[in-house]
Amino acid sequence: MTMTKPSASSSALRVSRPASSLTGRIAVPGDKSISHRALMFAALARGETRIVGLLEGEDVLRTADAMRALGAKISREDDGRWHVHGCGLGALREPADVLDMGNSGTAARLLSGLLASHGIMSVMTGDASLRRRPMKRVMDPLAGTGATFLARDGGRLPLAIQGTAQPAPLSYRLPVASAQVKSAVLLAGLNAAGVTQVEEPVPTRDHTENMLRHFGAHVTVEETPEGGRLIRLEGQPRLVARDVTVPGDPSSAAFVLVAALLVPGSDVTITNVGLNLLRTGLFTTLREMGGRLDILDERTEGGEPVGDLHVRASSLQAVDVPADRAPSMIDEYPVLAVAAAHATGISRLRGLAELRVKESDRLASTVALLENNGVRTRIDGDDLIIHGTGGHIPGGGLVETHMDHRLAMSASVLGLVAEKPVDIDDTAFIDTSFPGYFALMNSLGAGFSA
Ligand SMILES: O=C(O)C1=C[C@@H](OP(=O)(O)O)[C@@H](O)[C@H](O)C1
Ligand SMILES: C=C(OP(=O)(O)O)C(=O)O
Repeated sequence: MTMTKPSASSSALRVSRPASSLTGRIAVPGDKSISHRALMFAALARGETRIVGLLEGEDVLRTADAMRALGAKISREDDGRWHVHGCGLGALREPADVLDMGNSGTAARLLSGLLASHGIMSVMTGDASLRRRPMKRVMDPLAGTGATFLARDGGRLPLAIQGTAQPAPLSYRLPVASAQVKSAVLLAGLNAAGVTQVEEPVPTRDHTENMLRHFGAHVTVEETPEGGRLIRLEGQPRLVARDVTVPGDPSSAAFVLVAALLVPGSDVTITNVGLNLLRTGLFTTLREMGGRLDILDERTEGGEPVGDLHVRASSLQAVDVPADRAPSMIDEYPVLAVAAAHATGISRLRGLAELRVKESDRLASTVALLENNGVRTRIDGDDLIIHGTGGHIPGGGLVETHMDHRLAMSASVLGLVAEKPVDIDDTAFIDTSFPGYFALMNSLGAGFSA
């Protein structure tokens, strides 16, 4: 089938059904969460860290720029390896200019913890999407270090931080399940004398804990009686340069995976995907829906579990996803919603309040994505209810992506299986997390014209 772009804008795209099934073996880019952390921790360590498989998406490149502005020496070799010469904990230099974190909540939140706990003055900003997102969730706990914050509009970027060279160690119970807030508090604890403690009511991704240990910090994790976790970090560790291998990002694999489940006849293997149990809620959910998804050659690489995902086209049934699964698949809901729209029956995805504060209000934008393409969808409290079409998504609508990469990729998957072409207003933000997305999908047979 033909695919044409709907407007003069180079990042708008019209997507139709592909001529054939999706087949082949591919690898997705490196994990975004692990990539941000690798650059930050390497910048705090003494010596040279080499990073293999770093995600070269816009979000992570912003973190690299910020760590350079704070004194680390960071370079990329022609073979794709990154080298970081750290400046040492407590030795970050005052940045000469505003730090622009682009579209990245992770970069802005994690960096706040470092900026608050060093005796430097800094100002952080971001793009229009990031400037709408809440920063009070990190400012409130971090104020306990003795740092001062001045932000716009009740806690939005731009944000000025006067950090302290002698931060007090924090003890904090997370009011929301957020790995970003947990990490901001732990990172502030690195330069504090004494033990920093964070309690999370529901476990969230633990890449900070794992990687801090890898760089030499002493971190302990205890299960709480309520099913949460208590994390303790001993302050002022000797962080030493350690090589890092970044696994493929399960949150990026999600788009390939759902496309392969839905496009008839597909058979795709995605190699070297990160399988940290706090990231794999989508895989569990798709299997519950009847998705044919096998994990092959499970192994450990760079301290994280990885494996190859083998996925074959499947006919999916509706699902009821419990709220406590949300942290393990928080970025995957828009594309899960596309799978639920294609499935048979009514799905309920529970406990999604956090989606309102992502790159877009993902509850509202996911409803619009489906409704504009003929799929009955509604919000009930913090739950998303999707009336599956039994494989007959009408399509024919325009999707507004609101500077949100995950919305753009979810819309592209919808277009591959809808009856009429789907128009996407702007696909440019896909580069924040998944550079090369269209080329990779086209190598499987997707036929995108981008
Ligand atoms: O810590 C991280 O690397 C991330 C945590 C999540 O955000 P929250 O912690 O705000 O839920 C997730 O949405 C984001 O893409 C990456
Ligand atoms: C929410 C996301 O990222 P961030 O918070 O880092 O902008 C995401 O990648 O879906």
